[in-house]
Amino acid sequence: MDIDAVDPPLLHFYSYNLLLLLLVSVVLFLQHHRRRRSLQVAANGATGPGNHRPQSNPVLGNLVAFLRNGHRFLDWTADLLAAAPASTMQVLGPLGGLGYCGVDTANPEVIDHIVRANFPSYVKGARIRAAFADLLGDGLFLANGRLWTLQRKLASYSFSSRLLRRFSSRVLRDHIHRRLVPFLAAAADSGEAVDLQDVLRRFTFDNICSVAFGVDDDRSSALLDDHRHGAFFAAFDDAVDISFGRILHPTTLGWRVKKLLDVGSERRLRLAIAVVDEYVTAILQSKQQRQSGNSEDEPDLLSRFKAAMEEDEASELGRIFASPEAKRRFLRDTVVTFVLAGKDTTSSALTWFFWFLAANPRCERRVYEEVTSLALAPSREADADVGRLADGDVESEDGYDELKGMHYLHAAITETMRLYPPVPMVSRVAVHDDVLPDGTVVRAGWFADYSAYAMGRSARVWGDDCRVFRPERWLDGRGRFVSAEAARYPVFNAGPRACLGKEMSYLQMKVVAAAVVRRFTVEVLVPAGSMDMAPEHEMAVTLKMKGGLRVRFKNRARAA
Ligand code: HEM
Repeated sequence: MDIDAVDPPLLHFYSYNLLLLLLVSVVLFLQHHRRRRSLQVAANGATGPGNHRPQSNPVLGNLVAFLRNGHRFLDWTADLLAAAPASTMQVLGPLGGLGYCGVDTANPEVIDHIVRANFPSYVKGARIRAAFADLLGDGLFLANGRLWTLQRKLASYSFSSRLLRRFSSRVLRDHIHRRLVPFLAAAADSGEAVDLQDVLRRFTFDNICSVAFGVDDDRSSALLDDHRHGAFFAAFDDAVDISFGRILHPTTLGWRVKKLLDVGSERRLRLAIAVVDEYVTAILQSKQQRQSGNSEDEPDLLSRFKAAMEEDEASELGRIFASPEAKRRFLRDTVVTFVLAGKDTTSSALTWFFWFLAANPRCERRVYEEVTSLALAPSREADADVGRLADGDVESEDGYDELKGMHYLHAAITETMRLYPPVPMVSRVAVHDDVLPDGTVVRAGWFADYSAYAMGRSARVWGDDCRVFRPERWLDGRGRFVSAEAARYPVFNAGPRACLGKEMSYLQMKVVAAAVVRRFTVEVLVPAGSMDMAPEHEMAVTLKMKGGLRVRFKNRARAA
């Protein structure tokens, strides 16, 4: 194996845990041999057509195969699921049932069962919660049960607020015309290559910070200057990557010991979270001072959330986080959760989208024709006073009616995320024994993961051309976009825990794509001939392109 090709968290995984794990495995295997056999017999006893298992080692389960394929984990899982009779498989950790066991699926019926029909039986598991708890605390992402229900209600209410929708579209317009387009125009003029993934990641980070807590106002007051904002961006990235790296440890023991000793990645995580906390605390304080406790008229997400909480002071959530410190901590967790949700998701989709357009000139032409025929009239789009324009928009809630007619663009973005879902895998844990619709047995405490990545590559679901980028598959005879049921396209999750930012994301992705394609051609810089091969991705919370996407922009107006 080429060790240079292994991601740093996986290297970690090898060096610290493998030896320990092998020793412990053998001892425990012998000790628990009996129990393992009885568990297997029980699982097989309840069999239907399911209970498919990839080949596993009697002691180490699927661990060896995992180590061999860890660097291509998503593709490996997709291949295994394609070979499984019902696109669902049981995965055994070491010790055939005592280690980390569960099921993986790319079967729409099974996904629907886990995320919707049998929703209360599948929760966010202890392993993921432990890994991300230091960063996300009690925020919506990690919450289960009553705490999740209460937060979800407030968050749904905040996301649907008319004030927030108008604010987020105004911020978007502002960021595109004041920051993104001028930056790309300068890059086009100079002919310099840029890493488009990095540009988009910074753009969406700034955008979500503004939407989540109106950071622009604070930055202009020099309280939170660009330097501090940049440090926040870097620290947030570190904190997410290291928290994710924790999941790759076979037991939580490895990283817990390092945390206790405050060494290595755990020390870096502590320092990164301290930077995040300092920044968010400054935001909360400045908001508090400005609003004197009244967040009613502020349009950003945090203020909408606070207002909803204050309106409902006697509510359960208010009682749970009753003291000022508990409330401050909870609002901090909420901010961090929203930033995580919006930070790398849309930028991931857009990065892959621009790669697909460059690799498919016919699709790029169709997007260009659509956005130039339907785009905002240049006088409106180029209006320098973007704030006034959006505020004065009464005909449409988001001020972007034109986007609704962009069916091909919508299809191209949707098709991109079918093949490269920004959140490639979602994980749950079964709270009790269950039998999935295909007959696969799930034991209490097992993980139940679904792979949107494998689903997008499933010939059973998408036909023989499942690996081909073909936006037309989403269009009806009249060229209108037709959506798929959520369980067939679980890119935004489905059921009660479906993504709350879906609408906002499509708005952002379409506006950015239209603004760029309309003005520029994007040349992807790769060695000759390699556009036929899709770039590799990193193993991370979101599907990042490995090494970024180096491109050169050309201004269409100049080229004409
Ligand atoms: C292309 C962009 C996006 C995709 C593909 C996406 C996908 C997802 C997925 C798969 C989940 C479920 C995660 C899980 O349960 O483990 C989720 C949850 C969530 N998303 Fe998104 N997301 C996107 C953008 C956004 C944005 C911009 C926001 C808003 C800031 C957002 C807010 C949320 C929230 C609050 C949840 C948690 C819902 C809950 O647990 O009840 N998302 N998203």
